[in-house]
Amino acid sequence: MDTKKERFEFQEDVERIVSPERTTFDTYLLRPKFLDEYIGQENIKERLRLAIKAAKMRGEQLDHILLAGPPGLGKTTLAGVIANEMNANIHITSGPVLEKQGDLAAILTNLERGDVLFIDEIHRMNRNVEEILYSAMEDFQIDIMIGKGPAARSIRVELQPFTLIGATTRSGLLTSPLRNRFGMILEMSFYTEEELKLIIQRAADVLGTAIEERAAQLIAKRSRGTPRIAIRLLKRVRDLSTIKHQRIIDEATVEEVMSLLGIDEYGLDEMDRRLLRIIVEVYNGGPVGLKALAASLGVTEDTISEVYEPFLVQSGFIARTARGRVATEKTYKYFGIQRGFGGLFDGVLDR
Ligand SMILES: Nc1ncnc2c1ncn2[C@@H]1O[C@H](COP(=O)(O)OP(=O)(O)OP(=O)(O)O)[C@@H](O)[C@H]1O
Repeated sequence: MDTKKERFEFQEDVERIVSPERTTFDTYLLRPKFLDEYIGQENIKERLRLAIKAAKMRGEQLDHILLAGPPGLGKTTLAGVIANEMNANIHITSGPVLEKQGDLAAILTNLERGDVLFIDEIHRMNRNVEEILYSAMEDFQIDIMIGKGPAARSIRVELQPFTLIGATTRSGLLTSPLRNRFGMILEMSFYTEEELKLIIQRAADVLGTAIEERAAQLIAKRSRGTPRIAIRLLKRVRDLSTIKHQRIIDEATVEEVMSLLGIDEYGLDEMDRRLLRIIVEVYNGGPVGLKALAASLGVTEDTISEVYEPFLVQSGFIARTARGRVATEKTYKYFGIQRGFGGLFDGVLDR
């Protein structure tokens, strides 16, 4: 493979069985390849630059890295960047796909010296599969059981030194033996509007679309601090702009698409509004437990806690308390509802 691009594509091809979703060419093009092109997450980039430089100077592989944060913040993208910076091949898989120890063992024994293994949703790995990761991460060896019953025996297989990059929506979801084996735990944060604006402008550039700065700003404001959402919105706006034969995307087109998609000025969509309304109207402002909220909304608890809630908490619409979730003053104002009396928040606020 002579170029990194070819290597990445080749890797995607051979790893298809272990990659639940194939990266489209569009996504590939849009993904930054190096740390300097990766926007935001400054502190994380600084720590990575240092670790990468040191590893290169020692001629060793990087320490294992855990990337934690809500979906769409660019964890997979960052894993690719790290591999590129290390000039290493990346193998991509995910926790739920690895059902048996043999699935993971097959991947581990195929790794070459210095390779990066990326496991998305690493907290959703089977416990017995997870167990073989411990010695793989610590000593670069695994013990595989051969046969069953009294004739079963275990053989030790040496592995090439590699770097594991795990991604999870929350580092607290990992068991402590697994978490302890990561040399770096990097907690990713939501992006600022300014950073998202840059990501949108960069993506528009790559897609060959012109966009007014104020239009990019408007999309950024409604992207919930999340690049994946920003890019998705940009693509929908680009669709309308194409149909309108626009030379450059303007604010009016952004506004039109947002109202079509039901996304308001805070970036909240219909589902967010339903969730907030349930807390305010059905549970009188809360506190309400995750289980009850999930049942009322008809989604899983994980969807609420990993997809909806982080942004609603961060932007001040919901507060997490010891007894459950409560709607904040901002939510009441948002709906233009007067909060009832009765000390809803008495002694429960625990921000
Ligand atoms: N920090 C960043 N700088 C520049 N572009 C970014 C950044 N993070 C994400 N992007 C862009 O946003 C797109 C959408 O992100 P994508 O859905 O690929 O995120 P991801 O890496 O899969 O997120 P995660 O693994 O955290 O769920 C990427 O293809 C990339 O173009």
